Amino acid sequence: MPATDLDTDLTAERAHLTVSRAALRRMRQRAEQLYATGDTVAGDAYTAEQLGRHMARRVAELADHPDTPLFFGRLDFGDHPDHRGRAYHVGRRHVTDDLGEPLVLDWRAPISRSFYRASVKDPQGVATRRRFGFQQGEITSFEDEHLSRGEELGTASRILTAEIERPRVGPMRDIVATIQPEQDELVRAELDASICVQGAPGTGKTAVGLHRAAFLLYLHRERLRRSGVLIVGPNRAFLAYIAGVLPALGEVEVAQSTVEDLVARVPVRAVDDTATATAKHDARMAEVLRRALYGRIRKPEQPITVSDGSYRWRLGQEVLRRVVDEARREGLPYGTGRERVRARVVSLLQRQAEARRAESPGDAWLRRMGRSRPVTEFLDATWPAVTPEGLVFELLADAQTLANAADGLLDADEQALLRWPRPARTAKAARWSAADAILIDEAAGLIERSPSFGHVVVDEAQDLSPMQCRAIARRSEHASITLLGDLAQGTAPWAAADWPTLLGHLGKPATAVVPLTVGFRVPAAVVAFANRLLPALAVDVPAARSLRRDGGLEIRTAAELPAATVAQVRAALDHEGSVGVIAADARVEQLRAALHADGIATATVEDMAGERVTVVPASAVKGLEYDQVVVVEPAEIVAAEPRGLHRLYVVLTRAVSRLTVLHADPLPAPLG
Ligand SMILES: Nc1ncnc2c1ncn2[C@@H]1O[C@H](COP(=O)(O)OP(=O)(O)OP(=O)(O)O)[C@@H](O)[C@H]1O
Repeated sequence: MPATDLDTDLTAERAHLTVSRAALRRMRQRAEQLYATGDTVAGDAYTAEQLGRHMARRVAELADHPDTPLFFGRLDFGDHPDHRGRAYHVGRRHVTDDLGEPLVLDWRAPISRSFYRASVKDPQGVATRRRFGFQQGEITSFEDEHLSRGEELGTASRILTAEIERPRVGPMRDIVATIQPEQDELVRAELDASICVQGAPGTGKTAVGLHRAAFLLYLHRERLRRSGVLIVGPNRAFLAYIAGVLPALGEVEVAQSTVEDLVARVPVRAVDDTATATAKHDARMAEVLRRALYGRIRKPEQPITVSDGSYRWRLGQEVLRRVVDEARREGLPYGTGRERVRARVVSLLQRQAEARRAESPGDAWLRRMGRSRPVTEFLDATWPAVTPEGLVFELLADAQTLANAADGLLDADEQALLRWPRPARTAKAARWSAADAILIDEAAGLIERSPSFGHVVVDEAQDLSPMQCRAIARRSEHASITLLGDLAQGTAPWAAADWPTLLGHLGKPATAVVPLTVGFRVPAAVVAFANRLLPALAVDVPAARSLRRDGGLEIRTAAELPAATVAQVRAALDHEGSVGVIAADARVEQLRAALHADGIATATVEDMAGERVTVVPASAVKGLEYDQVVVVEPAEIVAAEPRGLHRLYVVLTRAVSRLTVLHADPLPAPLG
């Protein structure tokens, strides 16, 4: 295109951006006015509240972020049955002019799909795809692909490359402008489709999960608002890191939680050793708990007699046995089963009363009989009420209860691991561990059914234990799930060896496993270095290729690690972007102190705002990334935990542009 045309086009596009921004402002003003007058137009308090919530969300959705472009692409349709000759700008949300004509289409709208998927082979009616380059929210360039003339850039796009190589600052950003076709296919999968994504580090798994949540909320807003969307992440630092992505996409109502917070019914005040924790996280514990619970049910041993003040009613032992047996056979949650028995007993009493009086007793009578002492005593004897905490407490505190429930499932050594050496006197006084909290959640799920979300996204899923999977399964019983992970990054003692087993525990055994193999984070040289560890990790994962040819790797020996770290960080600060210093947990304080002594301020993973340098314990670095990474003493990271090599693999794959490895001890064998 001649330069003058280019200039004219750029001017026209900038004008379109100005017009679109002004239109968005007016949309927001209208929403704010509606929000302000909502109380007066709503008929009642409930409607006013609903309307208020809706409008508040709408106002939040319409916020313009001056640094993020309102649109990032444009589609010019050629020969298309519905859009022949039309052009659309594609952006983060719909913007319409005062007549309702679209100025910008939401990236999730059906037509926008072609922006991500059209190719020379399958142009989908698109003649030209345009991508915009931005700086501080202003258009600085654009790049056209004339698909109708056989031009296609794919991953050679200059704008895509610039976006991928842009220095990272602070929390994670959205990738709407540059979602790749293989990612888009996952993002736009149907709501009822569960998917499991196996992807090497930096292939965009987290990005895909978050964009999928935003996509599903757009397409199924009402349905999902009622049931909710849940994102499960490995720790709070990770959740803080991703917290801004969905709001930037206009989605402000998504629950984000760790598994620990999801099951936090009791305060966690104790730590199990690895062997005990592993035993508690084992899938067999579900059956042990089920047996312990249902083992409390007793056969009725005597008849019951209930008086209503005028008459005495009697139910024989045989009848009662049948009632209990039938309720058991129905397979209801335990608590519901108990209430079912109560209801059956009352209805038998009611039938006797009807036969004698030739009229049906009223509701008050039925309630009184249901709560009467003989009925309650009968229930307590045959189907006793139990709390989740009470059930787990008895199992861990009482050797006989455990032996009965675990018979044939856990051997004596395993039972010994589970038993508390010095049990508390009551469940209330118990000092629960994180693994106990999972058992309590399992017990709660056996007693009452938990409500299901509409869709659940689980990140770093390779680290879920069977019992954690079950906790998620209970919350996604009527939902589809998006499972994201990498078997090579499994660091938990119970980390998955394959996906089908994990999917079985999640109650979605038929879910397809889809690989992502193009890496957007880690430079090729760093990937090649980290991949030397793969053969030692004993997992079968497809190899990934990095899109990044830039970046670098440096391996240095240093006798004085703190001083060498300070020097490396100083050098890194001469470049743009964030700096992450990653070391074994036990070394973190020493490095932080050395940096502070040299006048370098540092952030923590929980609070990334402000400082460019973060010192990160290896145990907390999963899912995070930094432009420049300094890894200190790999051998120490490996030695710190049983799956230390997997941890090192995670640590080495956090760098966006440069990785420096500092070591005094020899490097772990596969790297040496
Ligand atoms: N299509 C894309 N365009 C631009 N950047 C992308 C794209 N896909 C991923 N990225 C970027 O690559 C980086 C890695 O993405 P992400 O964290 O989602 O990967 P991951 O597979 O979850 O990695 P890990 O396994 O290490 O947790 C992020 O900075 C993300 O924004």
